[in-house]
Amino acid sequence: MLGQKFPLTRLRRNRFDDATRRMVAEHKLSVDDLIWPIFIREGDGAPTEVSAMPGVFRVGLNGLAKHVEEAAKLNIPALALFPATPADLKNAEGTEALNPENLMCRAARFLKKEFPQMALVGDVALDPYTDHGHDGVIRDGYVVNDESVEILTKQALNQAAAGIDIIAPSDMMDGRIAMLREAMDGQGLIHTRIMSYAAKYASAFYGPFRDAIGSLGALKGDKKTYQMNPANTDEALREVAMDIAEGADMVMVKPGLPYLDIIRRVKDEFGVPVFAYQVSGEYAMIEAAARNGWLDHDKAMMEALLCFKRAGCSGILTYHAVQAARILEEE
Ligand SMILES: NCc1[nH]cc(CCC(=O)O)c1CC(=O)O
Ligand SMILES: [Mg+2]
Repeated sequence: MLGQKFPLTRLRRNRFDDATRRMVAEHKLSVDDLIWPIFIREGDGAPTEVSAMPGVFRVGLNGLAKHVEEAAKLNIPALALFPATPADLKNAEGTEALNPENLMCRAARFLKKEFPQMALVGDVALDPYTDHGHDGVIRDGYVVNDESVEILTKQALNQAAAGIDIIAPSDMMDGRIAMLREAMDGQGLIHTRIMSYAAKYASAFYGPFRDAIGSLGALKGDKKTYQMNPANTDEALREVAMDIAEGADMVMVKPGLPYLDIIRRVKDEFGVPVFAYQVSGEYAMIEAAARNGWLDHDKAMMEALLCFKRAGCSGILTYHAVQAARILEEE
């Protein structure tokens, strides 16, 4: 008889209706999970759209209040700031990074005044400021570690002084978290948090971002001597362990979706707040497919973000933050 063999347990029962599906859902995306990266530009011109990131703009200080207003209203907790530096301010040493009046610092001071409840994340790396597009300084054809860390530490102090709440070193030099923490504490900046880009891979998915900040044409070579090999996972745990030991408050894995296994391993191993950066190329893929009518934009976007939660993320840096927050508010 069919009856006896038939399953007593039917997992489909818990999927029967929406109420039950909601009751048994293991993970949930909320607006608290969203960090919105924004691009800022010099001048009072109109916002310029990033060509491989439709819907993403570089915005001048004059347009910043309007640009950020909705994100603040939607209660997005944090913004990550990225400057598009004019070519004439770039040089081999990236000295503009240390200018207290640079675009990033002016934007931070302005945003802190206009939106005091919003946390500001400052990317620490020299690539927006170097004419060669690398994250550190080059000596004899090599991006040197220790000298770069000294400059990056000054860059971080410069950002913190301008009101950046969360310093996010994305340079992948060794030992930078320890030096940064010590330098900030030495200046009494004990509350300034560090979100370390701990496991950052040398990825093709950063292409549109480099266009956005104007380092695409500039970049000479690749970043494989400091960013991680996509083939590696044990190495990511060593990177994260080092950064936690050196004083990182939160760690990040980057890129996002192709690296969910890394997020899960880091979360299981360390139990610290882990963030993912759903990077420019991931945004571009969803937008391109949706604009071709090949994907349902909102469904694909919300599913991808939920999957970061399932993998163990405390939050996600995503260019879709505002669009996702709108949908979450309606739900
Ligand atoms: N160090 C700079 C930096 N910070 C964030 C990104 C990429 C973000 C994105 O692609 O959205 C990069 C690019 C890079 O390392 O070349
Ligand atoms: Mg490291």
